[in-house]
Amino acid sequence: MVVLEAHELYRFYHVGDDETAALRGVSLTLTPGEMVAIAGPSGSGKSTLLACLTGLDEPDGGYVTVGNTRMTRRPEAERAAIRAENFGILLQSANLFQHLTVAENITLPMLMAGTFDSPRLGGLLSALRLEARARAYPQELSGGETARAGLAVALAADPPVLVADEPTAEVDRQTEARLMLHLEVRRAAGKTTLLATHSEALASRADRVLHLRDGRISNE
Ligand SMILES: Nc1ncnc2c1ncn2[C@@H]1O[C@H](COP(=O)(O)OP(=O)(O)OP(=O)(O)O)[C@@H](O)[C@H]1O
Repeated sequence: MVVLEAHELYRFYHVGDDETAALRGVSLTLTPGEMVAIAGPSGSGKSTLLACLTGLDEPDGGYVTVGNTRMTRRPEAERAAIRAENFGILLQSANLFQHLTVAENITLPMLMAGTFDSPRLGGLLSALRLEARARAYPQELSGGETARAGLAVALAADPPVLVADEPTAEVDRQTEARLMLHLEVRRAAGKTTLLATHSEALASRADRVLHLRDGRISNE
């Protein structure tokens, strides 16, 4: 069974006369319970790939399917619905609503998925050391707290697929260890996780590491 498939993704950016080929024929498949890391130097296309996989960006060629549903080349509203049902997403741009508190931000994806669960909210706040900041607004958080709150939001609805770009870039080792525990629980429950990461510790826990270089996967 395949939860997420990318087939020959291409993405070009144009600035003036310059063309950057950010993705040049990337294909991958993810199965339930898999944890996959994407590694690659800065500019190799990791963020572009994650945005295309989650339907936040449209590839110029190729397509993405989520379960049996094609994500690519659909109106944004349809992509948003597929996204809400299937993905927890933490990209480099923060995923927090500024007018909601930390606890409210975490609650929102659960409400949207119809799975509000108060003990789960408490568990996420505690696992990510945010209990004392539950009533704070995003602009009152430090960089590390913002990163941890973003992770809690991405994990909130216990999504079939978690997609995270550098989830531990701004967290300390203790929080990284707690996140890994969460990821192990997800794996045991058959949930899929895709992470772009520079963390050796995190990549070493993955079932597979895909190496991205100049918009191509070099080992798959
Ligand atoms: N909006 C954009 N307009 C023009 N070029 C872009 C745009 N976004 C990304 N690029 C270019 O596309 C290439 C891939 O960028 P991308 O952000 O996907 O790489 P990355 O591997 O995520 O890098 P990093 O690790 O630094 O975040 C880079 O050469 C980048 O400069």
